[in-house]
Amino acid sequence: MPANPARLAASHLLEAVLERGRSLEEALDTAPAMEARDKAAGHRIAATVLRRLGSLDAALEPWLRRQPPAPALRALRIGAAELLLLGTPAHAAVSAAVSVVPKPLAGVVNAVLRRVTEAGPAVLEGLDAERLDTPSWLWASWHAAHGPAVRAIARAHREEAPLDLSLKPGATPPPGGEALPGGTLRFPAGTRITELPGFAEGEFWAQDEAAALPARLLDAKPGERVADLCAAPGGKTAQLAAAGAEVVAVERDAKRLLRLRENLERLRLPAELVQADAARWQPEGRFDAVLLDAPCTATGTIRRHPDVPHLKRPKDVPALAAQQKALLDAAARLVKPGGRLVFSTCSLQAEEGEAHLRALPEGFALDPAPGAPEGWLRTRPDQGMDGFFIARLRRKLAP
Ligand SMILES: C[S@@+](CC[C@H](N)C(=O)[O-])C[C@H]1O[C@@H](n2cnc3c(N)ncnc32)[C@H](O)[C@@H]1O
Repeated sequence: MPANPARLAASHLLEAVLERGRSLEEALDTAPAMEARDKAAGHRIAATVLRRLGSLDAALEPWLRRQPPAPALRALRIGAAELLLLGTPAHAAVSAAVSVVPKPLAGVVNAVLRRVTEAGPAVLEGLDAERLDTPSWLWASWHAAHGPAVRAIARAHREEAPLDLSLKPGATPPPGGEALPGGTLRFPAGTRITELPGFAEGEFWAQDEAAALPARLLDAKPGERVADLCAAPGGKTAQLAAAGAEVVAVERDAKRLLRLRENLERLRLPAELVQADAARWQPEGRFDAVLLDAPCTATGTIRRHPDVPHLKRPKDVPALAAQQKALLDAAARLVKPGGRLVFSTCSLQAEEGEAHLRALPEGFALDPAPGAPEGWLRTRPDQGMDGFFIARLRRKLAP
């Protein structure tokens, strides 16, 4: 039987993430050529396996005497996800999973998946899915930072996030979306942005409700000179440019800068683009306002990127927190006296968020604003949006 292309794609994606430590996005970009429909189906299966890996492994465990070879384990996880979570008819799920393993492994995959079929989704009942599907170091860190909400956070990670849009001022909203209070327009998970009317005309861009908050808190005014540091792919640059500010967007990575350029071209929004390390960038003159959306572990975006828990390691947190502090101090040097600085990370880790409040750049203070009465904000996925930490600071006027 020829290998089923969607399951082959799923297996390729799982191998890339779990065995080679590559991101799902990168693995999708470099996947072997195949029909778009098969690639999309493979992506959906792989994403389900990554979201529910601990639960699926616990469900398979009673029928495995020892750890099977890697290709068989991938096929078993794919088959179990389809049988227990995705509602694929049993015959199709088992035969498709068997089709992607080398012949000598077909017997074990077939036998185990038949057992899983007999047991059915009931095998998942009674498992502590939230804990099983969350690496223990992340669970402990979220428990320390967010208390009992850790369970609701883990539960939120089971579902794919909706598609949130930010609209250009005056744009006609595409039909069918739910308008959220801040102006975000929400569509169900799985909605393809490119198929919504107005996409090609540059009327809107994808941006999670929480990701829209940092630029809103910066509150850029028409004609203000604003720097957007760590800018690609450019959701926040677009907001600042749409507000009428004169934006300089700084991004270190050439490929990502190109994506930022393409996004702004589609949106027909102006900004000066600079390829530079924001920690060393030395422009002429200071800015009315600076936005720093710093690189981070991205543990606030797991609903959108289910590979994140499998790729990040505890040591990444302090390394990124130190980078963020260096970038924050560099960003602070660019702000005029009396000017604003907004710092954000899409992380649930306190070290990448609340801990930075203990060492604000010299000469800066928290600057309360509508929507952030204490001068900073924390959002979490169990509130229906990505997990962000955002602080709004103001440079004191010289005495
Ligand atoms: C969280 S993403 C930014 C998302 C972006 N602000 C948006 O709203 O679309 C972080 C970005 O920072 C870039 N980056 C990381 N370190 C940097 C540095 N030292 N200088 C400039 N850009 C950097 C990364 O390449 C990445 O594109």
